[in-house]
Amino acid sequence: MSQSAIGEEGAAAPFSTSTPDFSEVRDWLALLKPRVMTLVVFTGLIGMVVAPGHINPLLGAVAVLCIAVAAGAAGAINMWYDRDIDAVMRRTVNRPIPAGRIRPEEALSFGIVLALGSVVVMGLATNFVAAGWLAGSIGFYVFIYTMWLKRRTPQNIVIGGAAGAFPPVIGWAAVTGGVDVLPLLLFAIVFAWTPPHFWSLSLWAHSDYERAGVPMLPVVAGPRETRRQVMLYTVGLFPLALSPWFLGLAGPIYGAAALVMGLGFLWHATRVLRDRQDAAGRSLTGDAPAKKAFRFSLLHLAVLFAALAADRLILG
Ligand code: HEM
Ligand SMILES: CC(C)=CCC/C(C)=C/CC/C(C)=C/COP(=O)(O)OP(=O)(O)O
Repeated sequence: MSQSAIGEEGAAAPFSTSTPDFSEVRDWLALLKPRVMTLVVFTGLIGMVVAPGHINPLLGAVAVLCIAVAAGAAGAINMWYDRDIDAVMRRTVNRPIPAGRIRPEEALSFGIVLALGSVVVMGLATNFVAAGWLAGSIGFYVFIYTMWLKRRTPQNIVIGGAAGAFPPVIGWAAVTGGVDVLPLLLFAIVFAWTPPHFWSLSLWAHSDYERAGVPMLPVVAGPRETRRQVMLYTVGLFPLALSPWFLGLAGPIYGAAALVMGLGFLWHATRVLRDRQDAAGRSLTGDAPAKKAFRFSLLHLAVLFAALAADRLILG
């Protein structure tokens, strides 16, 4: 899909030059994809909490802020690049760029300044290993996922999803200046979690992607195959999520959470697989099980990471 589909014609909308009011501030904040960012930042924070060693609380807070700003910056650059497809998807048409409330080049500059600022501040506040990982995750989301894979292959989120899996590694590195087995396992867990998280959503959002010409799995391989893939990744995620406990890197609170939430996710994936469908695999229930699985995916990851921190904070 060509970037010229909306290009600069967003400028037709009345851009204000007066003092920013609250709705303008809201638009700039919306560029940062703040809702998605919450869980990304939470996993980064927990990466810091469970890392051995000590970080000055103020510097720790700055590091978490840098992860938030970097994720937001990557989101703003993503919205700049994707402004043509965002303009044709119902879910995204009202975003500030396609709706004409922020000029594309302003969003791009905003994203670049925040991205550079977050990396430099992370380097100064913690160390250059954490700053390097942070720069890598911004680059991964912008260049590998957004600009390369998203419009080319249904495996876009499998590979591109790695961008969202870096924050626990970044948090850990901010404290220790290095990497270890636990943060790498946390990376792997978020990595394996992303396909069932997103493909559950894509089962009911596929008409948007179809209209925009984005080759998401349900568009290319159909809903039946997507349901199968949701199941496959959820099955793979189950032992992976338990592995920090098996390996003695996490305690019983985490082990219990991984067991219960893993079984819960498997139950939801089974419901998705067995949803009443027509011959093509399209849902006859309005994709209710897929919507529930998507919502559960958010709870699953949040509980897993909260349990990991609880183990460290309560049991030591
Ligand atoms: C390439 C990987 C991913 C893709 C394509 C993806 C896609 C999406 C989409 C399309 C939504 C719908 C809602 C929206 O537009 O805001 C969403 C929601 C969400 N995602 Fe993801 N996601 C990915 C990875 C992640 C990761 C790694 C996390 C966190 C660790 C995450 C956390 C969330 C959260 C918290 C929401 C709910 C936002 C809300 O309340 O509206 N996502 N995701
Ligand atoms: C620390 C750091 C830089 C993290 C960045 C990684 C990050 C925010 C990952 C989440 C991935 C995400 C929001 C995908 C949305 O896909 P999309 O862009 O295709 O969704 P859309 O259709 O809603 O635009």
